[in-house]
Amino acid sequence: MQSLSETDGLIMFILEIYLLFIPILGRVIATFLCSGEKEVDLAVQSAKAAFKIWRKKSGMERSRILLEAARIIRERKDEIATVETINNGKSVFEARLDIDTSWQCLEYYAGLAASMGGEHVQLPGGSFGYTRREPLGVCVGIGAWNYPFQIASWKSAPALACGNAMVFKPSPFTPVSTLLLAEIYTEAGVPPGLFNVVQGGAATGQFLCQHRDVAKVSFTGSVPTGKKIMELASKGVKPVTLELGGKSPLIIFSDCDIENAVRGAMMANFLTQGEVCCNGTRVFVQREILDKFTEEVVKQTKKIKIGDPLEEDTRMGPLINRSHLQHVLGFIEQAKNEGAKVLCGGDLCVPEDPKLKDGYYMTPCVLGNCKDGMTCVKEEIFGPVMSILSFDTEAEVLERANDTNFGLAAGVFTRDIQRAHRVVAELQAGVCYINNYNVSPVELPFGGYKMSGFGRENGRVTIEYYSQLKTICVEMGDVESVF
Ligand SMILES: NC(=O)c1ccc[n+]([C@@H]2O[C@H](COP(=O)([O-])OP(=O)(O)OC[C@H]3O[C@@H](n4cnc5c(N)ncnc54)[C@H](O)[C@@H]3O)[C@@H](O)[C@H]2O)c1
Ligand SMILES: O=CCc1c[nH]cn1
Repeated sequence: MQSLSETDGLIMFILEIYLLFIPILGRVIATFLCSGEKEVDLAVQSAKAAFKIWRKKSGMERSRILLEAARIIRERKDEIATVETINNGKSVFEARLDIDTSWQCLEYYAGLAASMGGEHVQLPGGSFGYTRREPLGVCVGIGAWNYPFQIASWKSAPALACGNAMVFKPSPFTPVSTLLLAEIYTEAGVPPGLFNVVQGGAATGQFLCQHRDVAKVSFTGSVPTGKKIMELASKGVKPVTLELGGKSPLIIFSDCDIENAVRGAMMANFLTQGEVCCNGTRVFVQREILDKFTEEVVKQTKKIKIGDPLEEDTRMGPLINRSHLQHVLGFIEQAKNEGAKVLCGGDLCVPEDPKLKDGYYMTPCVLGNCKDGMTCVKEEIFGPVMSILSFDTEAEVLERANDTNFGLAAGVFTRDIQRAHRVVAELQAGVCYINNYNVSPVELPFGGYKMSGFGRENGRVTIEYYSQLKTICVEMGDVESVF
């Protein structure tokens, strides 16, 4: 909850006060002031000063500092994961996995930092040209609340490896853990101000996007906000990376290993309380195995332990806040009204522990009898709600899977290797999984097609999104003027 609307859109100096609720207890644990235009400018100016030092360092020097930051994250993993759990509500078990992919991302880009280079091209008469890969300057990162530390790491690691500075704004719902990342970069030896954190909501984000000294904006969040960011950035002709929402299909063919497919569907729907952009929430199951698959998925979903996410064996904590919980429950009501059948869950949950009574808990839900036109099948719910649909043929399911404006991810379960590759080649999605779901190795690019965004995070290609190419043309002879 917050004191002013996230979408108020005031373009003027304002100071909002946010109340920081923790999802586990549904209680305020802190208040903080948002960065206004002045604070945003201070952050950008200090990043700009740090950039002047950082850009001069060699790739090896930058690499060493990123490796040291990765080492500190590893060393402080349990502490950071605990903060993330308090921040977001996800189970501490999962939060530790997020922290792992965070330090792995820093290590990965540390490994690439020293090998970024251009090419040398021979031209007639002994002349030649060469290219230099140069940083962009001060980059802005704006994050969503579902993976706060990981999103900040996935953006800052390639940005810093390429020689940029970054000013990062986390979601006002999860402002805390990103501060630990800033502390760690400083301890590892980056110049002061190279990675700055500003706090706030829509207004703070807007100040960042329209600041004249900002060279690039990398955004993770919803489609409506992504459109606004693109519009703001276009005024300054700033490049943007947009990592937006999804409504991804997961296709289960009858020849699959059914136990693996069930595990895959659980991974595709219930991590982080279902608040995951790439979730495979439209689960298409071939009719021959529909009953068997559904029965097993329902059985496994009922077993998920909900409760205090700081306990080791909890696998589902509270949703991010009360209004989001109501929003998700609203989708389930609407699904029932539209003819879907609740096969399990979908209710408010009050854990036995009395201290959790005001937290934002619900039981994970499986919806059966879903049809393509239903709201629960068309819209991103961003909660623990799986919709099961049946299909008969490969051609039919491909048509239906692609019939969406989103295109973030997709999955296929089958033992037929030719079918698997044929199907993923036709799926309109930036990330496709064969016989697994929701694994995100940092070596592989991550990002969407269609309205799920553009640009990529992770993988070698992301270097191109945080750098620019300079061409130098060298004449070895005399100038041949046409005049
Ligand atoms: N593709 C991905 O990698 C990815 C990852 C995580 C989440 N998401 C998506 O994020 C959404 C959930 O996150 P959310 O509710 O935090 O999204 P959101 O769009 O409401 O907010 C995201 C961030 O943008 C800021 N913001 C809001 N309005 C702004 C404006 N006008 N100008 C600048 N900044 C502004 C917010 O304060 C927040 O930091 C879901 O749609 C989810 O799919 C995508
Ligand atoms: O929520 C979507 C997946 C993800 C995790 N970290 C960044 N994106």
